[in-house]
Amino acid sequence: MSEDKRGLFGSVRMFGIGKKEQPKPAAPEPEAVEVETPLAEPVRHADYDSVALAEAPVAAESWKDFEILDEPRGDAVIEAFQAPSEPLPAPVQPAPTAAPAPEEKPRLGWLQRLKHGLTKTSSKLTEGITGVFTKRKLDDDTLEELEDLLIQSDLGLAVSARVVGALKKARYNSDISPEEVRAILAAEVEKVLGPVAQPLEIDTSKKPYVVLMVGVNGTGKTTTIGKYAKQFTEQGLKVMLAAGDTFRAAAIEQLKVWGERTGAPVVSGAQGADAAGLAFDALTRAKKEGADLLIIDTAGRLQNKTGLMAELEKIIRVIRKVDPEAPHSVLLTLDATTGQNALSQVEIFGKTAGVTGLIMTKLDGTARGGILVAIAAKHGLPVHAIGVGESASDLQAFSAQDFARAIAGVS
Ligand SMILES: Nc1nc2c(ncn2[C@@H]2O[C@H](COP(=O)(O)OP(=O)(O)OP(=O)(O)O)[C@@H](O)[C@H]2O)c(=O)[nH]1
Repeated sequence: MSEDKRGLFGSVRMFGIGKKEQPKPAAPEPEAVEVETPLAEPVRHADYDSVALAEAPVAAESWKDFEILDEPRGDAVIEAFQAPSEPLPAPVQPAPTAAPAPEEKPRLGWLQRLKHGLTKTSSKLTEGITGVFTKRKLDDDTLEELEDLLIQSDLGLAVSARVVGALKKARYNSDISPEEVRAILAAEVEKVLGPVAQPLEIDTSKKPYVVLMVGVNGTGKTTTIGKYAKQFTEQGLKVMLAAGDTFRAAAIEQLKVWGERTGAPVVSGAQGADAAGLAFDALTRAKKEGADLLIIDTAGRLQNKTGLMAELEKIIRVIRKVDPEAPHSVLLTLDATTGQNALSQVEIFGKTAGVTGLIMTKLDGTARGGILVAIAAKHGLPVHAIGVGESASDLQAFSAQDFARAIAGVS
């Protein structure tokens, strides 16, 4: 059980560049596989021949030529600004009696957004703990009630038992305030999360370091790629993106917009093109152009759709034709508003694609953060980052302490 994995708190840096390679748990051994389409020629997919490689900017100077826009976006392509052909009329002065325009609400900082997002979980726990422990001793009955409450909050059996055990050891048969219970809860959750709080490290000796982004539909893969592209480009890395979500035309466009924002070339193909072939082409090109980092997007898929999961395995097999060690990281995005299903996503994507790390997105929404604690305890997979908004800067380091305190409602 994962209790063995608990220990010192991990780093909370957002990301790092170094020579250290990410641990790769449970990745299936590369097998000698039959590839369904011949791969002898580097560029062999008619769909990409004329479209993809010509579209992405290739000049080395072009990496930095774009202004980075830090704002939320939808699926629309950025439109060029058209200068008006006639002079604009003089601006109309507002009438002196006009009501002042409402002030724009200042945007909350990321920690406030995280705390706000986790309110549902923290309120349930805070209210529940107050209900159980006000004017009551810490005895078997109160401990049992507390354990039920923790399990209902998605923390999982192991963590719930651990918290109850710690409380029993420290204060059995004595008076304890709800605040003290929450403090012990935060401390125990932090111990579980500490070891998994690890930034994504890019091993720059790999040229390129290949990251494959996987996950269920709409969990934030493409957005997270855009955020990482911004961060690593700003770190001075030569980043390339591959629009491997060939299923949705909008996803291809979405990634291209992120490419424009960050200056990262995007290798894309036609909608419906073979995703494995596209990944193969992108890696071939990234190698040729000396990219430091290639991030490959994939279409969203439900973990119980075996055909789609097999397609993911195929992408991995095919890119290993170019680099037997790739992908160096396989990142699974988890939507924080999902509850228990996230556990099965980690299990099945882990088995099929050899997930090496997690990113929990949408923690600024109505999140159910307890499940991340259960996942950490059960799987011990690194949590590289959290998404707290739709903007490029809304990918934050995962801090075990901040997360644990936010869940337990400890300020
Ligand atoms: N509030 C919030 N929204 C997010 C976050 N991350 C992603 N989103 C939004 O979630 C929606 C889906 O994100 P995508 O990046 O398109 O998700 P995807 O996994 O690539 O989607 P598919 O390609 O359909 O599988 C978009 O509207 C994003 O802007 C986040 O951290 N917070």
